This record gives sequence, structure tokens and C-alpha cells, in this order.
Amino acid sequence: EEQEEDVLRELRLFLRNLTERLMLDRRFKAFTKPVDIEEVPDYLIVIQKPMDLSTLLSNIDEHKYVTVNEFMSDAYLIWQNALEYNPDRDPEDRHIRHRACALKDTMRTIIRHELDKDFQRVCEEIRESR
Ligand SMILES: CC(=O)c1csc(NC(=O)C2C[NH2+]C2)n1
Repeated sequence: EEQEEDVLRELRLFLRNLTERLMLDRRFKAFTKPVDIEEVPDYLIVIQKPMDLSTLLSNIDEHKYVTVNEFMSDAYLIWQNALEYNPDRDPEDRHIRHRACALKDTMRTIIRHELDKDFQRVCEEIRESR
């Protein structure tokens, strides 16, 4: 009903704000757009479910997420994919893994500090009712 749509609208505002703040952070530049298959031809052979911050934004606008956990499942793919595609000891791989970990930790910390637990529970109840 209308109150549920008000809650989901507020969730989308929170998730857009979070995602846009991450996109502004220079450390996370490699994660802002889908990997360019021309530049990295083997990427789709290694990574089954690509994800990036701009795709998260599109998903938010398409009302894909009813709970924060659904959003975090997709957001975690950015971090998991980076670790999987960059497993080696060489400095370039270590650098992108470090940034992927910083992205995940930053996202988790912002959610823990800025999203009300009762609000999250209301979103989960809406998901269970649908
Ligand atoms: C988004 C992502 O995880 C990504 C984009 S390029 C890349 N890795 C490299 O270009 C080389 C460093 N060792 C392979 N990883």
C-alpha cells in the first residue's frame, strides 16, 4: 500500500546516496563502470556475474532492491569479482584487491552507521509479504 511505497522510496534514496558517494571516491574508479571487454577480453570468461557501481544505480532506479541485503548481495559481487580476477601477488593485483576491500568495508560501515535497524526490518517485512 502507499505507506510501503513511501518506505521503498526512502530506501532507494539511501542506496542512491550511498552509491553516489562511493562513485566520487577516486580509490573506487575501477569499480564505477562495467569492465570494458575490448580492454580486458578474458574478463567475462573468468567472471560470471559482472557488477559495478553504475549498474547498482540503474538497478536502484528500476526498483530491483526491496531490502538492503538484496542491494549488498549485488554490491558484494564487485568485491568478490575483483578478488577472483586479480588473485596474483604482483603489485597491480594487490592494489586492486586492496581497493575492493576498502569499497566493501566502506559500504558496510556507512550502512551500519547511517541506516536505522528498525527501517531495515520494515523493508524485510515488505519483502516477506510479497
Ligand atoms: C574491475 C576489476 O576487477 C579489474 C579491472 S582491470 C583489472 N585487472 C587488471 O587489469 C590486471 C591487474 N592484473 C590483471 N581488474
